[in-house]
Amino acid sequence: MTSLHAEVVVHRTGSDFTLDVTFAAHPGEIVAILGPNGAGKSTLLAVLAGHLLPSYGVVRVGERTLTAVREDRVETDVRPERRSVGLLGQDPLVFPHLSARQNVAFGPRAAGVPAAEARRVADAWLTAVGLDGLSDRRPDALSGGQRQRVALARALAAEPTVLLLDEPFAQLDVRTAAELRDVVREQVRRTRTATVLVTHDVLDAVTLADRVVVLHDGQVVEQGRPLDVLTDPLHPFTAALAGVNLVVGRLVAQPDGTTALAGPDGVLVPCGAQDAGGRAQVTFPPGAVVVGDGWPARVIDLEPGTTGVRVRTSGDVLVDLPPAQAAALALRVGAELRLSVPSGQVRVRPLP
Ligand SMILES: Nc1ncnc2c1ncn2[C@@H]1O[C@H](COP(=O)(O)OP(=O)(O)OP(=O)(O)O)[C@@H](O)[C@H]1O
Repeated sequence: MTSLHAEVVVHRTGSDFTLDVTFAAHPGEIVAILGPNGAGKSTLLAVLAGHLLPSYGVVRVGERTLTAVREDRVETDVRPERRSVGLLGQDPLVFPHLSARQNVAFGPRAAGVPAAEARRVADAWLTAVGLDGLSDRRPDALSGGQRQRVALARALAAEPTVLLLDEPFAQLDVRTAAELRDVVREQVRRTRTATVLVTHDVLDAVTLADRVVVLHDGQVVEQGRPLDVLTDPLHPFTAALAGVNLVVGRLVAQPDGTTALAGPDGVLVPCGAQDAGGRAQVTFPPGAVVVGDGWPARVIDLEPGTTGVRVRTSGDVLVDLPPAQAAALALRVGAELRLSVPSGQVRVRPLP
């Protein structure tokens, strides 16, 4: 029941990438690290797991320092296998020649637990992850989802103080992924393990994470509760992930005395009583956009939406329309529309 605290800078030689991150995960907390390709997610996990030495920084678990590099001097660098950090990746890391039980018993055995007791512990873990009765099977006689359960049981049976999950559900079908998310949530809560989950999948963030940390170009660009971050995203990556429109522009006075945000390609979004003159960003849901009056826009592409048709328009504004309305408008790529958003649906954030 210990917290993870990391404050690391990594300069990647051979590329001009720098990771500069401070973050923590508390006992029983699942922190999701989100970010586009190349944001630095794997680099961060590698540092936490002890596979990569940062250029500068500290990784601590409770009172124990796992990594400390200060002024180019390596003060502490605990070997990966001595960190008490468990790792579960996309590919289940299981020994092919050992049974499920032997795989899970491996950690306890390595820690000196007598064989009979380790077998008992392994069976209990296999039951906990839903593999009751399959203890004697070898990995090649298990499905991908079952192997991933064995890998999870194996990671947790070693009683790590920190669990690192690197896209652990990416290769599983939707149903198995959902089941395994439940297993992970339950076990992490029960064991109070501080957990870091690297993912591309917004579903992971929504269903599992207590907190999300969004990385972009090696920096934390926003963090908070999934609900808050996804409803009111600060960064274009998060907005895209949440399926919310985010437009950056200038605040301009309107003839009726209100203020609007003038974005790219003529996008004009009402901002109520803001002062004109500065820059701001606005967010609004695609379903809030009204077709009729408003700024002129062109249809860039059309795709199926969750409840109808999703239209991408010039200015990078997404519009969700019910099927009947899309049909009535005879929408096609290149069509000209006029769009508006009711001011009550817009969140405005002044920018410096
Ligand atoms: N061994 C390496 N040497 C030099 N640069 C590297 C090395 N590994 C990664 N990088 C660079 O570091 C940056 C961050 O990469 P990283 O793999 O951490 O990103 P990521 O967020 O995990 O991306 P993805 O979602 O694609 O896995 C990238 O610019 C990448 O090119």
